Amino acid sequence: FCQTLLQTVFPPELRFATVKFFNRLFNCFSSYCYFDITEIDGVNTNELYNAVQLYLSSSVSITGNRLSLTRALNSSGFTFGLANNDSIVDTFNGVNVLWEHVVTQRQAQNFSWRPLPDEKRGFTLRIMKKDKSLILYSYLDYIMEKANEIRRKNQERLLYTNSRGGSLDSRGHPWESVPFKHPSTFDTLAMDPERKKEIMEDLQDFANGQSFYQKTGRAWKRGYLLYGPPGTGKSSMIAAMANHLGYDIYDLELTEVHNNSELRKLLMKTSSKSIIVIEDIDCSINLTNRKKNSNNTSSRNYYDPAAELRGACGGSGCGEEGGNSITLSGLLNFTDGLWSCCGSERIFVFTTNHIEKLDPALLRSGRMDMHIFMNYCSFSALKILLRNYLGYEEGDLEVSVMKELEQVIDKARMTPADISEVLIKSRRFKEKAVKELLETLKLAAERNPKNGLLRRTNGEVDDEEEEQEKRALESPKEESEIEDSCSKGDEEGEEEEEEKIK
Ligand SMILES: Nc1ncnc2c1ncn2[C@@H]1O[C@H](COP(=O)(O)OP(=O)(O)OP(=O)(O)O)[C@@H](O)[C@H]1O
Repeated sequence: FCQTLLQTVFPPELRFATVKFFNRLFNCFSSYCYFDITEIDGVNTNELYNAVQLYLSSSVSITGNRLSLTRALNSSGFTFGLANNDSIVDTFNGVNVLWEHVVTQRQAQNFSWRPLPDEKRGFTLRIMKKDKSLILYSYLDYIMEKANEIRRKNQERLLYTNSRGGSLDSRGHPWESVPFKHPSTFDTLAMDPERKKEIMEDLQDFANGQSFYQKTGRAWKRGYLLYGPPGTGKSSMIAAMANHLGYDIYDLELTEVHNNSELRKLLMKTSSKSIIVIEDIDCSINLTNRKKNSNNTSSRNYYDPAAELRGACGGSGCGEEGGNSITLSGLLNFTDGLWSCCGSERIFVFTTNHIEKLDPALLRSGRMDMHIFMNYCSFSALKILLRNYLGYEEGDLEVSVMKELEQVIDKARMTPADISEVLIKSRRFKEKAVKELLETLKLAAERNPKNGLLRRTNGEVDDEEEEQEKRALESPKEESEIEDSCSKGDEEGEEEEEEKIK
């Protein structure tokens, strides 16, 4: 009877209106404002909900009493979550905000194109009204950024390679991927600590440099050229870079790419926060063809970038000999041109064992931002290898042994890969391993015919590779080569090309 009476006196519409009225009244006098972030926004998943969940997972793991724990597919870690209808206080820029995880039962659905979960989940954010304009947007941006960071950290990184013959996979993707689990880090990488620090700082500056790149109008990308003899750690360096920044790696096999437009399409399908690697660039395609054209005399005696590109294309089509028609200009466009800016936060890494074989156009400053010479094992690098393989810290070995190692290491000109092999072989017997290493180094030093040629400047060994790079970068001969190469067979199209490039 009472229920019927209530229904008649207070019909649902009136009750709804009353609740709404009281809510408004309450809101007028309340000093808080509330924001609902539901899991599903209409029929789409709300990205902000997932971001908040991830963001809070970092703080609730410390403060919460009752937590939800999840491990996502392809994730390398557990994610803590706020339990249903639980709340937590977070602080941003000195302002306290309250998050509540609200979970309610969804009304039974009769028919739906897209079945929704039984539970309706969402977060409610409570902020003081006075702080709303002050922090809301910057707080939400901060949450999105943090969530992406956590997601990247938790997610397994991937190593991509372009499919054979440019074929597409079942999802129409030109890249195939496998989980990337290379254990190399900057800590395990044997190289001069100063240089290592410099590279790490450069990488960090790049990763944190979004506003800098925006402010200066530069594309958010960076290029590194790693060069040096085989086995000096170029691949290990790339792995260390990826592990340091948490980026995916795209290992581009240039011999599988047929032309410049295919190269461009591959670039378009790479994600941001990635390292695009072209290993052994000197072997991948014939990028020095234009030198063959240099027997032509040139009337020009100035450096002309337009002519350089023409020369790079080689008129007769660089690289065609290798079965594909990628040209140097195509490659430069890939790293440098307009297309290189699609997406953001990308690092290009080229490696080569023979820097002298590379075209000067690739080496000139501005193309590859940093040239990193991976040298034979130095004394400081050896100390890192001794720590990695035998667990010897600085001072663990006898001073006399260290002195002997220091004297012989530069003369031996052995790569870190060679030294690793010696250490791995007898790593269970540490002293024996060091003895063997010393003997091997002495033998290598005796046999090394280049020892007589070594010159020391400021305590550092001047290597011929460094000389080669200097020559490649500085020699005025290169410019004349560039000019020469441009003139061959291109005379008619020259003006037209210049017009285009202008
Ligand atoms: N600088 C280094 N620090 C630590 N380990 C190294 C270093 N250089 C080489 N190694 C060891 O030698 C192996 C081969 O090195 P890596 O493949 O990185 O050399 P690379 O210079 O890329 O050789 P390549 O030019 O032949 O590709 C690695 O697995 C690693 O164990």
